[in-house]
Amino acid sequence: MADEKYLLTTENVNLFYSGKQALFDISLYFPKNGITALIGPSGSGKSTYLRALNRMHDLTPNVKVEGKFLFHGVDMYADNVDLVDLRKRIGMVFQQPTPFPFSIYENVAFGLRLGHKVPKHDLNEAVEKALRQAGVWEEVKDRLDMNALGLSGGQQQRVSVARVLATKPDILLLDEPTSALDPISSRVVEDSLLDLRDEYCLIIVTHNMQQAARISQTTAFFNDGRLVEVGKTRDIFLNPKEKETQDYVSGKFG
Ligand SMILES: Nc1ncnc2c1ncn2[C@@H]1O[C@H](COP(=O)(O)OP(=O)(O)OP(=O)(O)O)[C@@H](O)[C@H]1O
Repeated sequence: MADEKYLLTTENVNLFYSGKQALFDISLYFPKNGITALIGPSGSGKSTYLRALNRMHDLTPNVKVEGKFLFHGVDMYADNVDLVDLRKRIGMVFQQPTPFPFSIYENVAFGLRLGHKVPKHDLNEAVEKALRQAGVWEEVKDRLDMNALGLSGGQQQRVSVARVLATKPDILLLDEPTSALDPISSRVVEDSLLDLRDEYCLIIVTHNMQQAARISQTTAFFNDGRLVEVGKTRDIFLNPKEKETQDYVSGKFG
């Protein structure tokens, strides 16, 4: 049951693309901190569900979202919710690093400047803090004026994480954040995520089961738009309750 120990609760979520149902009765709860991995074969609904968590589908015509979404106990889908504010508090990092063609500094400061006039000193502090938290400060501190597009893929992705962190979110949604990176850069990004898990609620869609096993405490397995099983990551991988989960984690399909 949902209660105050959870920062975000979602109950009985159904989602339809032009009338075609893509999510079926999903109920999942997220605590204030820690990493939850959403795993499952291609097309199982992981990204669709993730995008519902910061109302990204509002931007797409013909998508209908049903169910109860409470963030800090408040209905996230109420008409009076300020979407810019919601997306600052529930930030999203995408598969491809998404730096703007500006300096590293401006990339991170971007979200902070939205709708606010922030004193330069505060901005400098916030940019440094976010880059430190994202684990990329030491690599970029002497070249903050450099175009962020000149960084490596892994660095760009950590700058993307910093940009989201700068707005002081409670939740980071990560949609396959390392799938476009080489294995070494992926591990560096994973290490940065691990450093964040005590302070933030992270929800990560990943195809990479080793990654889910390495970094998450909780794993939810999706198949055909349904939540098959959710539990401690160890149990999902080593001792799943459902045969479908067992078959997926042992590589029989997917
Ligand atoms: N914009 C869209 N319009 C219509 N159908 C969509 C749209 N996005 C996703 N779908 C459908 O919804 C279902 C779930 O897709 P989704 O991308 O959420 O799965 P996924 O598990 O994240 O897959 P992948 O791992 O390949 O990204 C699929 O059948 C997909 O074809």
